[in-house]
Amino acid sequence: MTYLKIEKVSKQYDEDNMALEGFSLEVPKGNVISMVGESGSGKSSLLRIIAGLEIQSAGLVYLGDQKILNPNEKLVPGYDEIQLIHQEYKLYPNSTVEENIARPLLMYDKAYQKERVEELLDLLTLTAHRHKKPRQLSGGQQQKVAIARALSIEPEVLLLDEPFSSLDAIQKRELIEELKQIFESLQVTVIFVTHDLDDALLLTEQLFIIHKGKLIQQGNAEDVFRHPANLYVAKLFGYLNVLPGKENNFVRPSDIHFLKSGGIKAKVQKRQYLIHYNLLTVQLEGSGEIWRVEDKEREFQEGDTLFLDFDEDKVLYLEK
Ligand SMILES: Nc1ncnc2c1ncn2[C@@H]1O[C@H](COP(=O)(O)OP(=O)(O)OP(=O)(O)O)[C@@H](O)[C@H]1O
Repeated sequence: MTYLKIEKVSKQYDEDNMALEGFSLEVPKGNVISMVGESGSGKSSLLRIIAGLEIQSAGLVYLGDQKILNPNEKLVPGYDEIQLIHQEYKLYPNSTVEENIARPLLMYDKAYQKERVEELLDLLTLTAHRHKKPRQLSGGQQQKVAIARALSIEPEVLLLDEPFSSLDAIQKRELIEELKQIFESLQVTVIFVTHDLDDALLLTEQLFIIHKGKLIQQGNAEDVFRHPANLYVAKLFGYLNVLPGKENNFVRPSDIHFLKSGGIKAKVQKRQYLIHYNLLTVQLEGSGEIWRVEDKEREFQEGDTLFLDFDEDKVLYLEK
């Protein structure tokens, strides 16, 4: 069942700046999706329009049967059901963790407030920090408080706008993995917006790729990886090697394997030690083309001669 529906939404800030163009998207209830796109592709504008915080130039947003009204149509912009969280989560600096989480619940009765705060402290493993002020917490813990606060009024939809950008890599990975489980258990509908495909994939395999204000591809990670819609999408997954003499044909470094002899002869120019493999920069004999290949066994050194091969079905035909 379609739950959150974005119908041909456009946003034009000024004459030559089309932030979103005929953008349509449907997210079933309880789904967690990642929206990936480079800076300026329109991600934040889209989330603000979904949340009813920005006036679209055209198009409609629905949550179930309810049409989302924009600030022109609604006296108090925004909806309790749709919570937007971004990098600059503004916690109340002089309130404790539990007071911050309880803040949106002030209209509810005391017993419910208390019960809900306990639930969220537990869910986000913040109980030990309940009496601390935000400045006494790490960036990741502060972001968890912001998320707990957004979850306090049991929203239907959570919109995450690059919320982890200020965290270091380890903090980020741990927090995303923790949130993944929490979102699954709550059955909340989530749109996670990021420019970083690795972060996107940590949370969910359901990918939506946005480029220059348009949705250019959607699908599960493996499909998008194997059948990217264009060169832009393919490059989100990493470097591409051009086949000599065939400028629209590419092969990924991870799809190249080594032979004892035969195949494509190449010489190692550079070797970089990366976490899962050595990345080799090689020059192909004959064409002089520069390729990157993954040496998972960490066998080869600069100056070595290699014999490379790949399966035809791994070749990507991509227009610019
Ligand atoms: N309030 C505004 N006034 C004018 N132009 C804007 C405004 N907000 C965004 N834009 C422009 O709209 C386009 C899309 O911006 P948006 O912030 O939605 O993209 P984004 O993908 O979220 O980028 P980032 O990741 O850098 O935040 C950009 O060209 C941006 O300069």
